[in-house]
Amino acid sequence: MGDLLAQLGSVLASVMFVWAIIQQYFPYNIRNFFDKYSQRFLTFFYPYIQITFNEFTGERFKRSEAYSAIETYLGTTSSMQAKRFKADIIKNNTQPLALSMDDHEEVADEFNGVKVYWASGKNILKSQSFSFYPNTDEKRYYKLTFHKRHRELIFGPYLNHVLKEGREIKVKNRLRKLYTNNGSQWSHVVFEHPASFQTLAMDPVKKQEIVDDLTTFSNAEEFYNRIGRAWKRGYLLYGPPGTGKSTMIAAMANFLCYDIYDLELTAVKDNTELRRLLIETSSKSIIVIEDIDCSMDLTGQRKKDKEEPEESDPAKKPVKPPENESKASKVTLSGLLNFVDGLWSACGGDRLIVFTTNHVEKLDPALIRRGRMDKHIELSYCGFEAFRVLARNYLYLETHDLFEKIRGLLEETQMTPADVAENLMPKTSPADVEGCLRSLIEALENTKEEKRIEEEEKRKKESAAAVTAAAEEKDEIKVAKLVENGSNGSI
Ligand SMILES: Nc1ncnc2c1ncn2[C@@H]1O[C@H](COP(=O)(O)OP(=O)(O)OP(=O)(O)O)[C@@H](O)[C@H]1O
Repeated sequence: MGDLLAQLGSVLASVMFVWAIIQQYFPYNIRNFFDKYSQRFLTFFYPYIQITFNEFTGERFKRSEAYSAIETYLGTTSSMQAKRFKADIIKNNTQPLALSMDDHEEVADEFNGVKVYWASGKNILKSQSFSFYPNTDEKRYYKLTFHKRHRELIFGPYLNHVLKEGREIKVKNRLRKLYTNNGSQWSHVVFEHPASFQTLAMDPVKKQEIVDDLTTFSNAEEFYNRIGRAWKRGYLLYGPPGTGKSTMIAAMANFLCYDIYDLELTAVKDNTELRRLLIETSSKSIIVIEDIDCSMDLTGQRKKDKEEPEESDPAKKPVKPPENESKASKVTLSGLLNFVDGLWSACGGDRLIVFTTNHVEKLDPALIRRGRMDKHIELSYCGFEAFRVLARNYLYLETHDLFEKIRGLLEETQMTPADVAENLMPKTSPADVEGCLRSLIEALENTKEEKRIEEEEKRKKESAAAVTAAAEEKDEIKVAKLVENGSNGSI
């Protein structure tokens, strides 16, 4: 055995010596020729193609997006095959750990009946920089191997599928963030609102329509590319306070796994600052402007936009704002329109822009026209179906004898889901279901009574006004008669 090893060693040493001589003394052209034809010779007998995805490409410290997506994709695909994994905490509610294949593992994957092989590896390079400590650079990579007859399928649909799935899993696993702006700076906290479409109380048909719309939008990258439009969608949520506009935004973010950028428009100095904030938002996010009618004087602002005085006309020079107004937001309607659908709004990936308002009638039609705000959603007073969702959420209740009475009262009165929810909130443990329902009935009857009194007052006022008007009308008739008499020459 010892002899055999010694012989093998000397053969290897000879081969390396000959190779070193070739490297040293053979001209570059001959070496190149030799390399080229030896590769061709090998390819002839080796029908597989290999693609390497390095962890770092180009800029040394920028991690390759493709590598990262493949890592995530293989984390799920390899979970049934690989024996060694790397794990990382992702602090996600649904899944606490993200797994990825450890170095030097190999797994198979199948796509449209075609088998491919993925291997993970790493090269260890001695660091070039001087250091007192032994230093090494690790360069990780994934290698994909497949038969050359599947070249088209793998280069096109398969790799697209891997990257898309990888990115989607990554988005689902990440901690979502809630951003808000302090002037032109975004700061964020972890977004942990538990709202979902399941817990959102509203008409089920309308709700399903919104869920379908969001699903279609989030999968429509190719469609938006094909029709040449930026991949974004505007939602206008309107309705009285307490009908669930903010809750719906939270449900949307949880459903799509998007971040939320809650834009405080009044803290934005001007249009330039608004544009900067927009550029800094990431893809897969919802940009929200709540109570848009309170954030800026849209009608007044618009007038100002149109009537901007000519600088050359000294008489029309803008008056310097008073000291206390100089810090007020100078965002204009045209700035906001640019924000929604100007050139800058198309930078980055998919985004939802959501405006909420309690007074839709106050908004400038230009701001909410279709194309800008693609979907107008009215969140309204609590109907019976919405009540059933709340009863399920708050009291685990599917049906009850008192439901019919509540249905009748909800049809006759206007109560917001927030108020209904408040009455259904259990005050004891275990919950006194009937007590909660009766408390709701009482609140509904009170609201009904208040409404009746209010309407009666209104009716009384209207009839008093009609009497006064009639009296005035009588005078007018008298005056008209006098005038008529005058024209006839009697005065
Ligand atoms: N449709 C709903 N479904 C479930 N809960 C709701 C709904 N509407 C309101 N609520 C409850 O009422 C509270 C207030 O609702 P929310 O803040 O979403 O209303 P809003 O319409 O945004 O009000 P505002 O216009 O005052 O901002 C929420 O915390 C939620 O618990």
